[in-house]
Amino acid sequence: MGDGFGLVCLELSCGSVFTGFSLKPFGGTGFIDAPSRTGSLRGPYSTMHEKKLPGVDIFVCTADPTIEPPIMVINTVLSVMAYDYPQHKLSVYLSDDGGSDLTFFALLEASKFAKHWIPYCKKFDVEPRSPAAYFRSLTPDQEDANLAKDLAIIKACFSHFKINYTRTWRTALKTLPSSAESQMKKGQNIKDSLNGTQILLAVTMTPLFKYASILLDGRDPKSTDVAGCTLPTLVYLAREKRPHHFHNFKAGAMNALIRVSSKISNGQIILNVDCDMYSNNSKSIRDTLCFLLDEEKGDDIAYVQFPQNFENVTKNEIYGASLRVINEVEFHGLDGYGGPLYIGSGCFHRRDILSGRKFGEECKKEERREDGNKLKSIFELEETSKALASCTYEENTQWGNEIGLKYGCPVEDVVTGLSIQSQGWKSVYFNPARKAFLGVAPNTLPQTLVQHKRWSEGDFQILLSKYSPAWYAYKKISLGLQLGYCTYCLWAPNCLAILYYLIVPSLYLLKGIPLFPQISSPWLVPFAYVIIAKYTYSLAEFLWSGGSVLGWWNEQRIWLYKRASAYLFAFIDTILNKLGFSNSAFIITAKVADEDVSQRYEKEIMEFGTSSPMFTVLAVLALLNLYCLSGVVMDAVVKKSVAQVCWTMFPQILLSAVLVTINLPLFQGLFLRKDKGKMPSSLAVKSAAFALFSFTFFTILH
Ligand SMILES: O=c1ccn([C@@H]2O[C@H](COP(=O)(O)OP(=O)(O)O[C@H]3O[C@H](CO)[C@@H](O)[C@H](O)[C@H]3O)[C@@H](O)[C@H]2O)c(=O)[nH]1
Ligand SMILES: [Mn+2]
Repeated sequence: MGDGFGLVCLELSCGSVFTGFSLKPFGGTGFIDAPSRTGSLRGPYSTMHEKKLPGVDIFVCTADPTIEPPIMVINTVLSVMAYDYPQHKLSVYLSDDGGSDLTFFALLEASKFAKHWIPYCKKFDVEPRSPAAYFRSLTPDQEDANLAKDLAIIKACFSHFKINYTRTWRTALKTLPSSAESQMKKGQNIKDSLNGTQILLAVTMTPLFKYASILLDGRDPKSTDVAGCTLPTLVYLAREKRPHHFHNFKAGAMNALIRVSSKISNGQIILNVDCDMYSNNSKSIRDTLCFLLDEEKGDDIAYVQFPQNFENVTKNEIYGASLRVINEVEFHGLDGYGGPLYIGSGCFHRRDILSGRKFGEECKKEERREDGNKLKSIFELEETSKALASCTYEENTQWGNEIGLKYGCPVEDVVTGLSIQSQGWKSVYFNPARKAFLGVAPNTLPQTLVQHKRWSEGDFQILLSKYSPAWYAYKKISLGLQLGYCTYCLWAPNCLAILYYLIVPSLYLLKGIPLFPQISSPWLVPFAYVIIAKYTYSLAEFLWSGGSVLGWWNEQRIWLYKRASAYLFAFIDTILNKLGFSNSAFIITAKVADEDVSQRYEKEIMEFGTSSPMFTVLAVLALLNLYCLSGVVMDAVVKKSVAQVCWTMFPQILLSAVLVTINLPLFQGLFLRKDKGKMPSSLAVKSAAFALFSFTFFTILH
């Protein structure tokens, strides 16, 4: 067994899927050096032509104040308000899908703090422009330098802002008598029973604010910062949600924002960031315009995507969260084939293309807000916005289909980008040396797996959908890009090959049946070639992208875990979804963690903590390999046949040994650790028993 040509071919093809070898090169060639493309373009749109610059609307999305703390959201908002760009051409919209009072009041306080913060950023040309990140980045000698006085003032303002937000609003909301709240909702007079802040709270909580509230109005000449310069427009939006109207998650929020902003500022360019992704580079808008306003090729470009970088990645990235190879290699490759995927946060779009302009159609001139809106009062605009963000507005319209972001897919971004590219539009990937955006990567194993389940499920759904890169995009985008999309869309079905390699070779090893060619067989050469080439290439790629050797090893573990659990569940859910048995959900990634969890993350100790079915699968598979390997080793030692077993079964022994070694953190979590981040004991017992049962069952069966 094992010497047949057919078997070798089958296992080689399975093996190349296992190693991710087959399609991977398509994501990594066609390298174009984007930074060199910007250089010559900067000139014409620098300070001389400020008047020609387009309006830019920035959408920040948040959905849950408990896992996306308002203070973090507000730091992101402030960072994008302080872009190095004419402030009157900048409008910032915060979409709050949680409809949270706390987020609203934090934004209200932020609108006051912005009056100090923006002039400070401009005066000292500071980076980054998220106040919290900036204060964190200061070194003692910077604090002593000549900005000491201003720094002291701005720090005081910031703590005042935080105190106002935490003490005043939080306390007021907490102590608001529940009767008052219900009276307030009914619009009854409650003033007698409340204190000063609570009255203000009640006044602000008119039913209207729940939908849309213009906190800073860029059209108003009196809306200035402390240095007397215009402030950007700042809008809070909580679209209406009702139980029987499906809200389409982030795609729904984005579409509401597109409509509302079209009536308020109607910026020609739209930037979207997630609430944790603050701007780390105040020049990003100008950089982007170098592509979009390029006289030769700019008209064909629909969007400019920046990489998603994270502030909290540790040295050896235990969860592979930095997306290092995707950011530094694969997306550059896709750029050479017509442009990268749209991956949500950190992407600049042309408004009209998002709103349905087809490739080849003339671009309509920007309708400036001054033309149509000058006479409209804030109240009128808020009323209009409320209607546009109501849950029934989209009924019987093309929103979510031909217009705006597409609905029905947990990765609304990728499917929307694919449909844009399939029309003929190009996109650009721009990865500047100073990172443009920094966010918060998941810092526990369950969070990482849940996020990847959503991504792989969404991508697989696209493959099976009307917009499949395999057929819909055929001949519409380049073959290289098509295959590039397919590498991501095939993540979920990839689990099948992985499961095969995790289960079958070790069970057969136990029974003494070789599945691969013996060491002496020439058929071993192609196997060895695939494995050695793939892993040498992967290590080189990882190191070249700035990673460490241990980081690469950790990446291999998380690669395996994602495939054996997240992708498996995504695969099953997608099939069930296709058969009409389940709906895909959008589980939001937590952006905060408890102190002890964060500490373990800093120390790169794997965090399990909860009992998840995904962990059961991982634990059973790991234990099964451990049982099989120890079974074989013990047997060989007893029978004194170690050399012979190694000779005939070397590839299987190697595979099993690697799997056991890579699972060491999991074994520690199961049996050795005592902290809160270990695997729950019940799960340890359950999986140990289940693995033992499978092991015994197989032994008896054969
Ligand atoms: O009903 C919802 C659900 C989510 N969000 C927001 O969407 C963003 C992304 O959610 P997150 O949980 O952080 O998901 P990630 O997987 O980290 O996000 C990546 O993947 C998503 C698609 O799965 C894209 O939408 C994101 O832009 C991209 O950063 C966050 O700002 C959320 O507040 C909403 O506004 N409404
Ligand atoms: Mn996120």
